[in-house]
Amino acid sequence: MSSVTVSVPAKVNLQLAVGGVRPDGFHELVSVFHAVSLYDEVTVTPADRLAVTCEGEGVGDVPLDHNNLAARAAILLADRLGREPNVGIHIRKGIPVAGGMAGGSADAAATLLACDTLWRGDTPRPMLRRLGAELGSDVPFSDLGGTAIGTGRGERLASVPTTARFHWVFALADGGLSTPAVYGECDRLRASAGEPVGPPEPRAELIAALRAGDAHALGANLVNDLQPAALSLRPALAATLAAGMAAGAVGSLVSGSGPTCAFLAPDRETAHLVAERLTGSGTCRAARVAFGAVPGARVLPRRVVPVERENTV
Ligand SMILES: C[C@@](CO)(OP(=O)(O)O)[C@H](O)COP(=O)(O)OP(=O)(O)OC[C@H]1O[C@@H](n2ccc(N)nc2=O)[C@H](O)[C@@H]1O
Ligand SMILES: Nc1ncnc2c1ncn2[C@@H]1O[C@H](COP(=O)(O)OP(=O)(O)O)[C@@H](O)[C@H]1O
Repeated sequence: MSSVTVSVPAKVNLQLAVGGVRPDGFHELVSVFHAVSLYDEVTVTPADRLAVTCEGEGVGDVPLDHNNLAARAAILLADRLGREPNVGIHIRKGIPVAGGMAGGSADAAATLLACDTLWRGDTPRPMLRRLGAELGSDVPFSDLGGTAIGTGRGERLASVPTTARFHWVFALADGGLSTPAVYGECDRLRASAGEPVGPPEPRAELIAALRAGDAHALGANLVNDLQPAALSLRPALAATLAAGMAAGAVGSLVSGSGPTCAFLAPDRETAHLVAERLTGSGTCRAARVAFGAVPGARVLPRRVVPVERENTV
């Protein structure tokens, strides 16, 4: 086999309920993950040694050494399979970098699947997800896709089957936000407010809206406990959220740890209108239209490169 390409989606958290800090330093979560149609593509090719290359927007902020989550995924799987991680990993970024849409986790999940296919590891998908959880809390969901409730630190997943298609607009910001810094700011804000922190609970109205395919009800129930922290670190996001709602969205929230802002539209046409108005508002770097839920990581069929016919007379 010469190379394997895996396509993997971004995520938005429709609900991110953040509980207290656990002894291991992670927060107890209820996260309603939703996979959306912004994709990274990861191609792995046999090579003399492990190397990472990357193309697309924001690649200047993606490490190309062992800190890249895709490289760490290849090393972890190779170790489990008792072999050397000798592959070239090429990442085509379509997921905003450090945007709260799990781009690095997506690349880790994609690399696990791509390398396992290339190396004929035949590792069952639930086992790949367990390996993924060793790399990051969001990695198992990038493999699973669809809509799912994540508990624990976000890595224990239960799918929420839905049939409706939801239309989204994502307002991209200049520069990223660090996930640990946003969790830290959340703790700081809670401590200074003296708020008691209860156990995180799924919002029943949100799950019912998802099952009913009701965009208006879903929009009214989007909630992210990290949003005050993201707004505290990046106050300009308040204007972005207001601009998207004024443009016709039926719900909005900061995506995960931010700074990407997510807007739910009632239909596809309105999504395009909201994106156009957001772009014109000057409150974001760019806007992208997407839909959800979409499946998780999947191997793409091999591209057939047309061979030029020789002129044999
Ligand atoms: C906030 C979320 C929401 O889905 O994602 P992003 O929006 O950043 O993509 C996740 O919780 C991020 O998941 P992920 O990016 O995989 O985080 P990890 O590598 O596991 O952890 C990075 C750091 O985030 C903090 N962290 C993460 C998960 C969690 N349940 N509690 C935490 O406190 C810790 O400081 C940890 O050291
Ligand atoms: N393959 C990767 N793609 C993007 N970022 C990566 C990757 N591997 C490691 N990183 C690091 O992870 C950080 C968080 O990036 P990303 O996963 O895109 O955002 P978020 O955690 O906000 O969803 C980046 O700033 C970068 O330093």
